[in-house]
Amino acid sequence: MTELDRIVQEIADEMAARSDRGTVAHYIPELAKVDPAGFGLVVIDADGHIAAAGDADTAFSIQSISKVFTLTLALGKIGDRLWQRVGREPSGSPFNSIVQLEFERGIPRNPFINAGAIAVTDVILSGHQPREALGEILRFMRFLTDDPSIAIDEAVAASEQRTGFRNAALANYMKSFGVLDNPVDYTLGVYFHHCAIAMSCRQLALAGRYLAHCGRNPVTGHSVVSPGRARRINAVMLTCGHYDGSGEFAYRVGLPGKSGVGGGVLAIAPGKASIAAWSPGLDASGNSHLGRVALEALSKRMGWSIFGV
Ligand SMILES: NC(=O)CC[C@H](N)C(=O)O
Repeated sequence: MTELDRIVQEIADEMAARSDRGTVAHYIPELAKVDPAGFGLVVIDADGHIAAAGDADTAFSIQSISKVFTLTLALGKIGDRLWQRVGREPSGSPFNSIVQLEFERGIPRNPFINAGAIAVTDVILSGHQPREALGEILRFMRFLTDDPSIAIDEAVAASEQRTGFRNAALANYMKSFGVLDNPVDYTLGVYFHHCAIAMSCRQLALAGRYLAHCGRNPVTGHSVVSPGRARRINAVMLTCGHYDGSGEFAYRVGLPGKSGVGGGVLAIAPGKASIAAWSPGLDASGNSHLGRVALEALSKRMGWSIFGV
C-alpha cells in the first residue's frame, strides 16, 4: 500500500462518518432518486498507479463534467474560433442563469455554464445528425478510458428532456441572437444526452489523465491535445468549473476542477494526478459538498494545490 493509497482510504473513511452531505439535485427527477450516502474517490498518478476508495466503481450521472470533454472536442473541431461564440471569463452566476445573456448579446460567459455548454454542443453537432454527434462524444469517452462499456443513462436523459425548460429558454434565447446554428431541439437533445453519460470515479479519473499530463495519456503515450490546449482547458476549469463556487474551490482545493449536479467532481493536479470524487449531495451552488471537502483534504495532504503548500 502506497502513501497515496493510505491517504485516499483515510479520506473515504472520514467522509463516510460525516453527516453533512448536502442535498441531491431535485430539478432533474431521475437524479432526485439517488441515495445521498454514496461516496467515491479515485486518484491516478503519473505512473498510472490507481488509488481508489469507497464507491469507486459505482456509475453516476456525470452531468456538467461532460462539458470538459465537449469543450475539448469543439476546440479540436474549430480551434480558437470557438472563443468567438463563447467567452472564457467566470460568470459569478449560477450555472443555469439567464441574465448575463441579454447584456452580452447571447454570447455566454464561459463554456461551463449551461448556456456556454449548449453553444459548445451546437459546434460539435454542426454537419452531423444528433445521433452521430452523440456517437462522437461517446467514442471519445471510450477512447480516453479504454473502456467500451461507457454509455448514456437513457432514463436520466429522458427525465431532463421532459423538464429542462430553463435550458430550452437559454437555447432559444441564444438562437435569437444567431449564436446557435442548428435547430434548438437537436442541440438540446445532444446536450441532455451527453450530460446523462454514466461513469464511475475510476472511469472519470482515467478520462482526465490527458489534462494532468500535457495533453497525453502518460501510460500509452497517445496524444489527445497539445500541451498548450491542455493547459488552457485547465485554466478555464480553475476559473469557471464550479460556477459561482469557483473562487471557493480554488481557495480551498487549489486545483482545476469541474463539477456536475450528479455529485461528481473531476480535479486535475497538473503533472501529478487525475482525480475523481463523487458524493451526490450538493451545496448551494450545485457543487458536490463532500466531493469538495474530500478534495480539499487530498490536496492539502499531498501538497498538490497549484498555489503552494
Ligand atoms: N451543473 C450541472 O451539472 C448542470 C447540468 C444539467 N444537465 C443541466 O443542464 O441543468
